[in-house]
Amino acid sequence: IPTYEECKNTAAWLLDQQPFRPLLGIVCGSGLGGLADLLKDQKVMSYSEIPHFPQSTVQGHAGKLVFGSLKGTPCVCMQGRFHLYEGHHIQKITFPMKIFKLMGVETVILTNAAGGLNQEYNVGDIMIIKDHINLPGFAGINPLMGPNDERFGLRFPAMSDAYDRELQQLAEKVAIDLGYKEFIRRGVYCTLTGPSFETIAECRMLSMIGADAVGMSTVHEVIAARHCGMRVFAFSLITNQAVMDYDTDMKATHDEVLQTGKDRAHQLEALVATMVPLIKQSKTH
Ligand SMILES: O=P(O)(O)O[C@H]1O[C@H](CO)[C@@H](O)[C@H]1O
Ligand SMILES: Nc1nc2[nH]cnc2c(=O)[nH]1
Repeated sequence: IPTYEECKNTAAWLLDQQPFRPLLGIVCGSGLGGLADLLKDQKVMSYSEIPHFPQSTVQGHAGKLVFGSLKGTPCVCMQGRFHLYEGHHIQKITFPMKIFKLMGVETVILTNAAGGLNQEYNVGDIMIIKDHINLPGFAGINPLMGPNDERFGLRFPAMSDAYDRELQQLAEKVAIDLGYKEFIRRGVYCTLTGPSFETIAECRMLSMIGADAVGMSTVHEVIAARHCGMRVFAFSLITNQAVMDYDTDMKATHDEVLQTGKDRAHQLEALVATMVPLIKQSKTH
């Protein structure tokens, strides 16, 4: 478990290596690493060279931290995130959020690939996350378990306002302006630990409890980001349809997940590139 001092060291080391003082952090979901290409004047670092940083082990997650400028906003982008099923400690999964905070990041945009549970959703839809269900949290898996470090945040942070409503509205407006009305959605994301995909009965249950999409990430990062006071915006790319019926041969595969990411890369990049300059930061740059 990284200590506060280790977090400080990593943040200081990163600021030392490159000229950017990022105000915005981006996390790329499976197959969505192309978002990093939006950054100009890039300075790229491999996770393996960054002190205390975990390594990426999943296909579609390059394992690089990219600094750069997006239409004038200094950004840091994680090309590759960490998942519980890789065997990382939950506080290693959220470690980069603390590093973002200590480097001065104010707003985080998280993306993921997810299975669509809502029957009205199609593969390729972009779902603005309005809320989440931390299902592993019901069984005692929460990134804030253990001693609380007040330097990051409160012992008991609220999560009813986890997903910034202004940013949700902004994203929806931008999406409509870009002509994405047919495939932009707003819904609830549920995380499971994975790595096995859901059974049919599990998908039916998740749909009944109010989830619109299911994945294996994001929620723990969001909890940590909110704990230390960063604004959060997140969206899911619906990369596959969750299987809800017994009379079909359909099944989830990581290949389909990556392929849908490729097919929608252009629209996702346009959405983020258009949104970012419209996000107000409290600091000037
Ligand atoms: O959530 P991201 O990192 O986008 O990845 C999603 O895609 C992978 C499964 O195909 C899982 O890792 C799931 O969490
Ligand atoms: N748990 C889960 N994660 C995903 N990531 C992409 N698609 C899926 C899915 O159907 N289920």
